[in-house]
Amino acid sequence: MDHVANLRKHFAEGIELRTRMMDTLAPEVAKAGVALAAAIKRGKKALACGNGGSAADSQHFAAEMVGRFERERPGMPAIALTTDTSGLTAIANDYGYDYVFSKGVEALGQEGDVLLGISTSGNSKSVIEAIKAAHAKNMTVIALTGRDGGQMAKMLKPTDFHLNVAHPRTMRVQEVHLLVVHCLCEVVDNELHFGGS
Ligand SMILES: O=C(CO)[C@@H](O)[C@H](O)[C@H](O)[C@H](O)COP(=O)(O)O
Ligand SMILES: [Zn+2]
Repeated sequence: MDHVANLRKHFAEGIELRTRMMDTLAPEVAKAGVALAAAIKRGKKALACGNGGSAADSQHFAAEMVGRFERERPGMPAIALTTDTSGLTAIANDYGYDYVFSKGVEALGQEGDVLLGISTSGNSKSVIEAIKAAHAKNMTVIALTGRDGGQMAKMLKPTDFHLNVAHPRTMRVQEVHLLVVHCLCEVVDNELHFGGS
């Protein structure tokens, strides 16, 4: 197999997707980032969840919020609901895997907080239950989805934010999700004026 020719197709597909998403997604990410920053300014926090690669994205987001992104600044309150193996295994064992994140939202979420729910299919039950729990707490949801947005697209409120990467391949969607996570951090830093324009 010609690996290089094959891999060049991945690069090209990624470039095509980013170029295609730039016009449609950047304005929506900007709006979601402004809302996230406004919540932080009001003393609220962000919770994040997702499965597999999206669990990694949730942790990446929380790490950059709590630690820092590109600039020195105070830490921002954000928690990835994907990291506590004792809690996750107990909830999965006692209630079922679908509730691993919703129990965390019920326990930690407060009115006005933001839930970043990440799923490339938009159909992961655990993320869907987390969104239901967030709505029950009057939290704002930022849904990061792929393909056609799946079930998550249908359950969002007008006050939520749907950031959809319309592509059929999970890995391509994930690659843009990470870009979106970084863009959200960038908007938060700029909105809170940590040395930005
Ligand atoms: O990273 C990958 C594939 O690139 C996988 O780990 C992937 O995240 C897992 O299959 C997830 O369970 C997929 O869930 P979702 O994105 O549809 O919610
Ligand atoms: Zn992956």
